[in-house]
Amino acid sequence: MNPLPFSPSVLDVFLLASCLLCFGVYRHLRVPPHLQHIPKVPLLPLLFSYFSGEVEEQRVKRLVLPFARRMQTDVVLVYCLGDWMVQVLEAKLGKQLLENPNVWKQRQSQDMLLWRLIGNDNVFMSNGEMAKRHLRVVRTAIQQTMPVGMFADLARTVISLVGDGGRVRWDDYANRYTLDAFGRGVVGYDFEALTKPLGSFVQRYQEVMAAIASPAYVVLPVLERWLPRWRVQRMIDSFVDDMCKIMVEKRQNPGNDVLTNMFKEPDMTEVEYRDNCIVMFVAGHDTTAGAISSVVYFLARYPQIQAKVREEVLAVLGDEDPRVDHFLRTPYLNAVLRESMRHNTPSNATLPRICDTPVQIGPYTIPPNTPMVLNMCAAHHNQTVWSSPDVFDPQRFLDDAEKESTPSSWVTFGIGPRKCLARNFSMYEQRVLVSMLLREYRWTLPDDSVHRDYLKNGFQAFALSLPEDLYIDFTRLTTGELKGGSPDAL
Ligand code: HEM
Repeated sequence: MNPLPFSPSVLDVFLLASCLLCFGVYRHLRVPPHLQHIPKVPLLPLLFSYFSGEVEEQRVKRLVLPFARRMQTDVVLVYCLGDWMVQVLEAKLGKQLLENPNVWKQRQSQDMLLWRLIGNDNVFMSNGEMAKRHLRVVRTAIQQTMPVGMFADLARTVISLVGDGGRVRWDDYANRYTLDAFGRGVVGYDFEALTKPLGSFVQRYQEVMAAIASPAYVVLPVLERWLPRWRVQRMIDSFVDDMCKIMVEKRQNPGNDVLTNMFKEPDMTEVEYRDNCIVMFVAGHDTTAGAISSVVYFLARYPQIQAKVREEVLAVLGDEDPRVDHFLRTPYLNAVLRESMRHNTPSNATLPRICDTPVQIGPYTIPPNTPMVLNMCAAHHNQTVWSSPDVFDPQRFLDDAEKESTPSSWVTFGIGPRKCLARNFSMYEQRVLVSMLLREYRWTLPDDSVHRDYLKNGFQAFALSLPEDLYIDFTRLTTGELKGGSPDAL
């Protein structure tokens, strides 16, 4: 007997299911009433951007900043990572957010595979007392390790690979240099990424990151629950196992690296050591590789700037091995690196912050439990702060007029107590390689480069700006050029 007073047809069931689905999607995507006072970046173009795989930096320049300019605001609401999130687009307001002692890092759902890879028991994800303990151990260990000599060794290997010059896929070299720098400097292990590019650890890491970065899963992390990607999860677990094996080896063979220094602290568990190694890998490798790719690109694109920075490097370093004190006397090189990381900000946004009381950011009161981030890419391209932000101009860090505002407006490494604790490590990694390249080569972009008009980044799991398919033509300097001739006039 039919318990219903009518017999639903297949069409009825389909319509009902569609209505329920539409209602569910509407409820998920609509702006919650308590956030409606904050200007909202229109949803449809955002969704279109996410599903088409547009990179964060392009989305910021094409959608977020123009919208903010129209609304005359530096605080906007953006649908991101499956949630409505407050994005702060200016450094001073970012300071208000990130230096507020009541604000902490939002715990991330382990649904999203990137967070599963990184784990929770580390300096990056923790808060309160646990964060203080991790910060103390990791910061001290990094500060005790400034392997400028090792960076120079690796730079020499890069130079031997580039040889007498020719066309090189530079983003690949930058990746392999930073992998080896992380391996030897942080976990004291030689991945041999430069000399043996098909080494299993390196390949596995790249495969893991590529697999994690599927646009649909980045936009809707809840898909991991509905359509779990078992294969990717197994790849992550096997990568984490490899990291554990490296740690076991390191315990038996201590060296001069961050992990050995961390082991001096008896205060951590094995899981905490492991998660800290992985987080340093994820936080430090791609970001620095992206920065190194970008600076070489900008110097290729602007030969006069390349010539000027080479002149400074030759005058200060001569043919000596790079040392920390050399770089106290290279203001133009430092400005070039800063400008490059402003223009193509390696890490576009901070981890979301949250608070259980209302937070004031500029004119807006943000209700409790709302995720909030500083969008560093937007802060670096904000016209209210930077003159001609789309122009590559290292001089802005040296000229008095703009220099006034640059220290606090340049937020590549974040702001406040949770600012990047390895920023010096990364800066020396970049300075050493770039200065040694400048002493050996001049370089240009190929005429048919896909980056001819602007630097194109690849799609990433977490708002990173990493140039892709970046080919560069290197030419070895002649003795005359090294003695002060003008290579770029050739
Ligand atoms: C150009 C290179 C780098 C950039 C642009 C960068 C950027 C950042 C930013 C913006 C933050 C703050 C995130 C937030 O507030 O949510 C951060 C934190 C962090 N970075 Fe870096 N980073 C770089 C290199 C490195 C390197 C080489 C390492 C490790 C070897 C590293 C390890 C960390 C760690 C552990 C944190 C967490 C600090 C904390 O939570 O207190 N970073 N980084």
